[in-house]
Order: sequence, then structure tokens, then C-alpha cells
Amino acid sequence: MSAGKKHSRSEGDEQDARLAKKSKTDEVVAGSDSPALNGEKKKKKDKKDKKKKEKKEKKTEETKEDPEQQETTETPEAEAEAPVETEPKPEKKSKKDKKDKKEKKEKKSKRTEETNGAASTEVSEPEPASDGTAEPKANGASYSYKQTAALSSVPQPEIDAFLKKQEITITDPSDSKLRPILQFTHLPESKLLSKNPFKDFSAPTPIQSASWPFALSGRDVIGVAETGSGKTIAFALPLIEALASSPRPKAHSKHDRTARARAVVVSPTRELAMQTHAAISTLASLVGLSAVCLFGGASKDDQRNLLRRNNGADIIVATPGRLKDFLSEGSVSLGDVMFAVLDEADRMLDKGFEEDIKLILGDCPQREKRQTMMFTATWPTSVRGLAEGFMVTPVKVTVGGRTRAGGEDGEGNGSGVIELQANSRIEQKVEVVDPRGKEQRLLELLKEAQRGSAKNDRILVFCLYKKEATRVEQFLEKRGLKVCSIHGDLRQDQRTRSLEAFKSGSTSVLVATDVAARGLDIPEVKLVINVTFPLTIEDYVHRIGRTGRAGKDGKAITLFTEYDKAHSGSLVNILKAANQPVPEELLKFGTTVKKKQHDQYGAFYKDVDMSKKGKKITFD
Ligand SMILES: Nc1ncnc2c1ncn2[C@@H]1O[C@H](COP(=O)(O)OP(=O)(O)OP(=O)(O)O)[C@@H](O)[C@H]1O
Repeated sequence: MSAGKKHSRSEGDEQDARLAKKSKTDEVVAGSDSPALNGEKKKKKDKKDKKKKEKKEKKTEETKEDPEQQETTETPEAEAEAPVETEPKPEKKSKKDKKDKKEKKEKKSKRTEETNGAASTEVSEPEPASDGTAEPKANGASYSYKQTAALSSVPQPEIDAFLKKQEITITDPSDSKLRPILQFTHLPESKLLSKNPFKDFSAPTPIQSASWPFALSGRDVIGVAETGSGKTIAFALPLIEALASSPRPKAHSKHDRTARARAVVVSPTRELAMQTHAAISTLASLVGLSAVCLFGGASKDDQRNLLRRNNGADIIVATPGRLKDFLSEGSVSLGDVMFAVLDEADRMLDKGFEEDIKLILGDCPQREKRQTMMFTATWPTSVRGLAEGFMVTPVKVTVGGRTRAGGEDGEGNGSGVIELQANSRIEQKVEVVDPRGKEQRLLELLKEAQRGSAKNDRILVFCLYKKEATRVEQFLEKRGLKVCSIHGDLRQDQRTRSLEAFKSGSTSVLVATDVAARGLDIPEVKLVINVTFPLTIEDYVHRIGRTGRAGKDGKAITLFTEYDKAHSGSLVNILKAANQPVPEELLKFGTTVKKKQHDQYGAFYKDVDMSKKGKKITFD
């Protein structure tokens, strides 16, 4: 199911609501076909229609005028979350505005070309030399990647063994055969590396090892690796190297108040944007680069001032809605961007964010003139075509054996391999329960998990709905547990406070919706409990991925009810692929995965009754 669908799902029965909506539409259509509208009635109807039309137009205008409303795509629940902010009145149109308008128009036509994939055949990739050296890319970066002597001296069997052991698959249309970087000392010398930024790590993680040579060569990269496997640094290092080794573009006029970034990283949630910004800033500051974080739910004026005070920023890390606002008001320009990253790329490319991403990447230089990176732990086929339209012959680096586990593209029935894998260090347990007993069972699980010396262990509890999260939080509080929550019904400062309390350990139980499912790197989360199953199997993989990070072990317990049976097949596959026990009660719900999805009605399922014996077919 697309994010767009997620937004609209409420606590009622979504399927019923959709069907009701459809039949209502049918009624209207049927009514208009009716022949018996006499003159009087027709007049009245025309008047009514006119009024309706005017009202609709007015509403559209209002929505256009309120940029915060456009932020509604930021999280699965953002509709209720964006607080109203007062925007400064637009200044009178100046010459500069006219020029900007012209630039925008040019960009728009370029964007159409880009999303149509028109330019893809005209590009020729830089051919790397056989010693693992690649020419600089056309993104303006003045570096080129040269494989170090230390890496060249590693015997080929060692390289092959590493790739095999780590289950690394590299799909490179240019067949560059760049070797993975096995040790940090295999990286080419640079100002950044001279500051020893990775002194706390013993070696690069597999996704870093395999993707760095390509990313440092200026190639577009799609990186797919399990949750908690260091994907942030996998894109942060090449990004910083690209910027650090390239001259800043000439300063624009003193009166130009537009902040011009050279790299942009887009993240689906505010908390993830802040976390990524913190990680990037640490590296960026070592080489004198600046990074700014732009996200919704916080003062735009403050963020605008920050951009102006720093005379722009080398790197912008942002949520799509807020970035789009800054682009449309002209406070930010991405025209100088050399390096663009979509973190949690499949989420960024699904329906909820697709248009924002087209707009954001459309503001950047053409894909041939920038480097584009996409990283994620889940990569459904439904977004792959769109992704490649934003890139130039991307190298795809996949870490880990991939399983056929179903997914939103509906190819889980044998027509294609779905690249979906849960982190193998997470112990997964599924309990099939009566829906009415879920909260009581949650309480028991929390008490069991926090017994004795484990009383302060961090536990993340996932709910599906905002109201459900509030109810569960209150239920636990009433029973004496210290608990906080994070979901879209809370103000941003409340969300931030809850996350801080959980991170610092002052509150050990965090009740969350899927706003916290992706990317958040909270140390030492010992257990994830799914009170209600998420909307997609991908979200399940991300949710449980909040534990077992950076090589550590973790545990996840999922309360599964008959209402979740549509997910049983894909969940069974995920469990099997990770060698986890599959309860009999779960198998009873069927093992067939979602087949296809209808735009209006969502997914169709085929249930298999596992208790029934198959009918033997004999052939004469
Ligand atoms: N080479 C490394 N060695 C050890 N730890 C590392 C290394 N690189 C990154 N880490 C740490 O691993 C943790 C997880 O990294 P990160 O958040 O980038 O994971 P991720 O793959 O993006 O996860 P997700 O899919 O959930 O977003 C972080 O705390 C990070 O500091």
C-alpha cells in the first residue's frame, strides 16, 4: 500500500470506508444519467453546481496559500500534525522575482524531461581504468577516485571471499569492477580522513565497503542493506569528500538572499532528518563545511535565519514538505547541488512523497550534472522504475540474501524476487492473540522484559494509529509504568522531548506510531513490541529494525490477530528467511502473499486454508 493510502487510513475500517466512498460516487454518476430533470429542477441544480464550483475553487486557493498544508505528506499521519505558522507577507515583485520566474520556467521544462526519463540514452558513463581508477564525474567535483596500493595488493580470492561472506551483490551496468574497501586504510587519503573520523569503528560495514568505491568515483548508487548497517555514513562520506574537494561556486550578489546548497539529503520524517543532520554535521565540521536541517513543525523564521546567518549552507538535510516550501518562496535554491541523497528511498518514492521528490530533484541540476544516491533497507519493485528515472546508470549494491516475502508491488507470488530481509540478528517472535486481549498481553510482556536487572531496558512499542498510541500510553501509565510517546497528534516539541527522554533513559518505554519506524538510531533498544501490525511488510522490517543495530542483537515480539491475516504470508516468509520460528496459529491464516493492489480498494489477497488437505488431481 502506498503512503498516500496510509495517510487516509483512519481508525475505522478503511476497506468499508473506501467501498462506501465508491458506491457514493456511483450514485452521483447514476443520478446525472437520469433523464427526468424538468426545467425548474435543472435551474436549481445549475445554481447549486455553480455555488459548489466556486466553493471548491476558493478551497483550492486557500490550500495553495497555506504552505504548511503542503507539508501533509511528511509522515504517515501528517494531516493532523502540522501546526499553523504565520508566514511573512510576500514582498512586491521585483526584477529578481521576474528572473527567478524565468529560471523556474526553464527548470520546469527540464523537470518534465527528467521525470519522463528523456535524457537517459544520451549519457555515457565515465569508464574507469582497469586499476580501479575512475574519471571525475560531470557534477563539478574535482576529485577522482584512485584505488589505493594497499587495496590493490589484496589477493583476489580474499576479495571474492569477502563479497561471498557478506552476501554482497553489485549490479553495475558499466562493469567497473571496483574492489570493496575492506579497511578504512584502503580509502584514498583526504583532509577528512586525516582527522580520523572513524576511530571508534574497527572496519567499514559491508554496505560502506562495497558502495564507497563507486560513490567516491562519482557514480550514482542505489544501496540496499539491512536496518542498522551504517547506511548513513555510506552516503555521508562520499558526499563530504565531493564537497570538500570542490571549490565553492562564486558567491552570488550580496543582495541575493537565496541560500544555495551544494548537497541535499531528503529524509521522510523530522526526527530522522535531525539525526542525519547531526551525523553529517560531525563529519562536515572536520573539513569546514556547514550543514543545516530544515523540517516541519518548527519555526520557519528560525530556519530561514539560520540559512541567512551562515550565508547559505553547503549541505541541507530536510524533510520534503519544508524544503518544498523554502524552494517555492525562493529562500533556498538547489541549482548548485552536486550531490543529492534520498534516504529511506523507497518511502521517498512512494505515492505520498513522489510529487515532492520530483519537485526537489527538479530544482537540482540535471541528473547528468549531479550525483544521486538512494539508500534503504527495503526496495520494492514498485519504486525501482521511478528511481532509475532520477539517476544515470546507477550501480546497485545489495547486502544480504534476499527473500521472496511479498510486498506492495504484488510480485510475491513467484513472478519476481522481492528484496526484503529482516536483520538476521533480531530474534523475532509472533504471538497470535485475541484482539481484545492485546493491551493486557502488552502489559505482561513489558513486566516480563523489565524484570530484575533489566528494569530500565529500553522498549519500543509500535501502534498503527495515533489514537491507539494515546490510548496505549494512558493504559500503561495508569498501571504505573513510566512511558512517553511519539506520534503525529503531538506537537514537535513534545515529540522531541519524548525521543530525548527515551534516548537518555529517563523513560524506558516509548509508544510510537510508524513515524518512528524508519531510520531512528536509538542506542540499546532491547525489545520492539508490535501491538498492531503495520500497513505493509516493509514497515514491519523497519519497525523491528529499531533494535539489533550496529552488529548488536535484538528482540521483537509481534501481537498478531485475525485482523492482520492479510499479512500472514509475507510475515511467514520473513520469519523463515531469518530462521525464526513460525507459530502454527500464524500458518492457519494462510501463506499466500498479497498479489496485487487496486488504487482505490487497496490490496487483494488470496487466503489459503492451511488446515484443509489439498485435493489430489490425477491424470489419466
Ligand atoms: N563502520 C561502522 N562500524 C560500526 N558501527 C558503525 C559503522 N558505521 C556506522 N555505524 C553505526 O551503526 C549505527 C547504525 O547506522 P545507521 O543509522 O546509519 O544505520 P542504517 O543502515 O541507516 O539503518 P536504517 O535502515 O534503520 O536507517 C549507528 O549508530 C552508526 O554510528
